[in-house]
Amino acid sequence: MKRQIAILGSTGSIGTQALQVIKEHPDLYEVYALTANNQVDLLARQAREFQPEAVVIANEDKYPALKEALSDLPVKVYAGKDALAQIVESQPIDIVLTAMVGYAGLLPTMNAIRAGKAIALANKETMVVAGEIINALAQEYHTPILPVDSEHSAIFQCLEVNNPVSKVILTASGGPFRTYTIDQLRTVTKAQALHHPNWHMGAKITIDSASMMNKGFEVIEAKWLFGVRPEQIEVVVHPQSVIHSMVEFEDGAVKAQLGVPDMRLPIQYAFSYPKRVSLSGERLDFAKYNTLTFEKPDTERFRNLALAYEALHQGGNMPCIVNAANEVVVAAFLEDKISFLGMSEVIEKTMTRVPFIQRPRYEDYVATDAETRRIAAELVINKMY
Ligand SMILES: NC(=O)C1=CN([C@@H]2O[C@H](COP(=O)(O)OP(=O)(O)OC[C@H]3O[C@@H](n4cnc5c(N)ncnc54)[C@H](OP(=O)(O)O)[C@@H]3O)[C@@H](O)[C@H]2O)C=CC1
Ligand SMILES: CC(=O)[C@@H](O)[C@H](O)COP(=O)(O)O
Ligand SMILES: [Mn+2]
Repeated sequence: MKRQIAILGSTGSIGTQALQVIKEHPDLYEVYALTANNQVDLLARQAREFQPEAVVIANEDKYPALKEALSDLPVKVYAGKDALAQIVESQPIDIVLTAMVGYAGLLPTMNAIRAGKAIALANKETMVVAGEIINALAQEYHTPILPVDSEHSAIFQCLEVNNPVSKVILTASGGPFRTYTIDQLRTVTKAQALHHPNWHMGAKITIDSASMMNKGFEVIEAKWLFGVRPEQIEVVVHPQSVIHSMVEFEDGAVKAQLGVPDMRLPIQYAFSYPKRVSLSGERLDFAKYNTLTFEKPDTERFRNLALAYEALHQGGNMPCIVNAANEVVVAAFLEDKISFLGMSEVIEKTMTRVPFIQRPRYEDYVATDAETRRIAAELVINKMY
């Protein structure tokens, strides 16, 4: 039987690579549903090629254009956030790939788990915001959460059934500004920040990589995915992005997963788990990647990494606050409304202004997200950084 896959965010970097994986294995996988936010033309082209049962466009204003573009196909066309959150519940779906960006991924992921779907989790913000709820739901509904994020996939691939890890070691490229001084960081532009040294990704995660908030989020994601304590999560800067991450066991043995930087592998592994299947493309040539180097991360130049660790230690709704503030400042940075270093200042200030909740329920996360966005936007507008 072919695995039926729903891709939330099929028009993005992860979504399009997932479709390449599916195209390479038509005997194993079939697209059941595709969703996007705004990109009608690309979504329509994808629907024409992969013939899903349904497509959903989150932005309702785009519905007429999408409906018209697909009028000659039998595909069902829906629009709006509610439709997107509901489509994942469709009975035939086996796997939901959460490849949409940001907090918007939380509700559909919760619904998919409640409907018993396996989650191929790319949307790390879901785990950052509400990892405790996601884990509790996954346990209650017996659904696997399969990591797609390259570091977490690497760790997942290194785990041993009968041996607990003593430490997980997340590798970080260090981003385009790894060697910059604080003075240089004051004036970097979005064009520079959007130029990741090793990966071609969506704009939001690329800025997060440049500010190292991406690594901070991955630390929090690791806590929830692997049940490790903060002191068991280490970050090491590895500029080549060849070692995707490592685990250390109780006897000191360290296992690593290596490969050329190519997200199709972790995406495919989440689809094919526990099996491995063939994948086209470049293989790791040690003569080409002949120098692998490692450095300690610098949390003074990259404040966001320290802020994420702080949120991890505080727990409660603090990671949700950091995530929402980060979404606001990254959007502002991409519109040239805040400086690179200003982003961390706004996040730090927001962390002290939004009421802290030790044991949040889902409704608390919704309220925290909204309140944080209001406060962070105000700080940006009033240039309080
Ligand atoms: N790219 C990568 O290599 C990696 C990404 N990730 C994570 O995967 C997720 C996706 O990243 P990436 O593919 O780079 O992002 P992109 O920006 O490239 O794509 C985002 C996708 O989500 C859709 N989308 C955006 N906002 C909304 C919304 N509010 N509601 C519904 N759909 C929305 C977009 O639709 P439209 O195109 O129509 O705007 C698009 O399909 C992120 O959480 C990221 O952190 C993790 C590891 C690696
Ligand atoms: C491909 C992937 O998983 C990204 O999260 C990547 O790791 C970003 O690179 P940084 O290490 O620069 O954050
Ligand atoms: Mn990653």
